Amino acid sequence: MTFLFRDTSGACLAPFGSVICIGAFDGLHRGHQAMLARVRERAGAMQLISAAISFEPLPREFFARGVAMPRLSNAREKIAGIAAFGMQRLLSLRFDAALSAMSAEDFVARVLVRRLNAREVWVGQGFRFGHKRAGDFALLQQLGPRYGFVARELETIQHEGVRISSSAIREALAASDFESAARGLGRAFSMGGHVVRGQQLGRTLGYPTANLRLGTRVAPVQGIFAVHVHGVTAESWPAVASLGVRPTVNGKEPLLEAHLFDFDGDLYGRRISVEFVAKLRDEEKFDNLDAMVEQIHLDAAAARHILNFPVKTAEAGA
Ligand SMILES: Cc1cc2nc3c(=O)[nH]c(=O)nc-3n(C[C@H](O)[C@H](O)[C@H](O)COP(=O)(O)O)c2cc1C
Ligand SMILES: Nc1ncnc2c1ncn2[C@@H]1O[C@H](COP(=O)(O)OP(=O)(O)OP(=O)(O)O)[C@@H](O)[C@H]1O
Repeated sequence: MTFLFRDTSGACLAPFGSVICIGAFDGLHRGHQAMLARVRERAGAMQLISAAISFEPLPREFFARGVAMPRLSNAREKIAGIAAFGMQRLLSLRFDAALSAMSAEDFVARVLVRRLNAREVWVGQGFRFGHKRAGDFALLQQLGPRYGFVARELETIQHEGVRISSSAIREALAASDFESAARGLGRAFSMGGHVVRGQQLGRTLGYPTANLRLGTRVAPVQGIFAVHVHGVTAESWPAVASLGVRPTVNGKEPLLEAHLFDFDGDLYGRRISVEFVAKLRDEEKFDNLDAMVEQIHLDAAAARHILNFPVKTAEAGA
């Protein structure tokens, strides 16, 4: 059971002491997973509370001041993921002007010590925190004895000699390198949500789609893709998907739309997740719907080929 809190001040959340990790945790990649597993293991062995401290918005989003920054997971997915790793406390701090102005020493005293009664604090190599990123592992080591905690550094989790990080995974996705992203994440990159009603134009074009709203979230990928859709049946379902604003039909809001091959059913309201397999092309503004549908035929054929899901012929069906 995870208890979620948002504030730096308030009652102590672990009166008998805690083992803590700190970070942005965007995407919960293999480095994050190793960190959470270590904290859970140490807390279990020491009979203390396991806790993660994270931030919403992500610090990089706050500092971007309104410029949209892509992220791997939305807040809901991140929180659910950290909870699934068995953290007993999750301090998802509001990253605002006040928090960004808090000195590293204050962060230690107020959050790690007063709020969470830290006994062990885990960070990765090179981790920085506090105003102007002035706090580091050395500072934690220096302050630990005063406050009764031990600073611990996690070994760096790498793939082929390269440190796994959220930024590297976002870059891999921007370059449509889904294999490299999946190696870092420890699973395929996917985006989930509830299926909402679209303009119902797709079915008249011959390509009905299950639509997911992205809300304020900025996706780390854009364009037309071969995908697998999860959450429809026990097996994943092959599909062709578009993630963009649909300039041809004067769309504004970004949508993730998936056309499931040979599927006939109602998906409204259902929670699905779309696993990206390969990028086919960038989104385009077509002069008319016929031109777009012609291109979608080609997209569908390309996706079927990539996903090894050929069109069923009359003979095969007979
Ligand atoms: C495989 C695929 C490719 C698409 N490519 C484009 C595109 O390049 N440009 C565009 O404006 N819309 C594109 N769309 C989005 C369509 O405009 C959208 O599906 C259509 O307007 C139906 O919308 P509806 O689901 O709201 O009815 C694509 C959709 C699919 C399924
Ligand atoms: N590959 C890794 N090996 C070990 N520890 C890691 C690794 N990646 C992140 N960590 C640690 O996990 C915690 C959370 O990581 P955080 O999300 O802040 O960094 P990140 O994944 O490197 O992201 P970014 O690329 O945005 O800096 C931090 O303490 C960080 O140092």
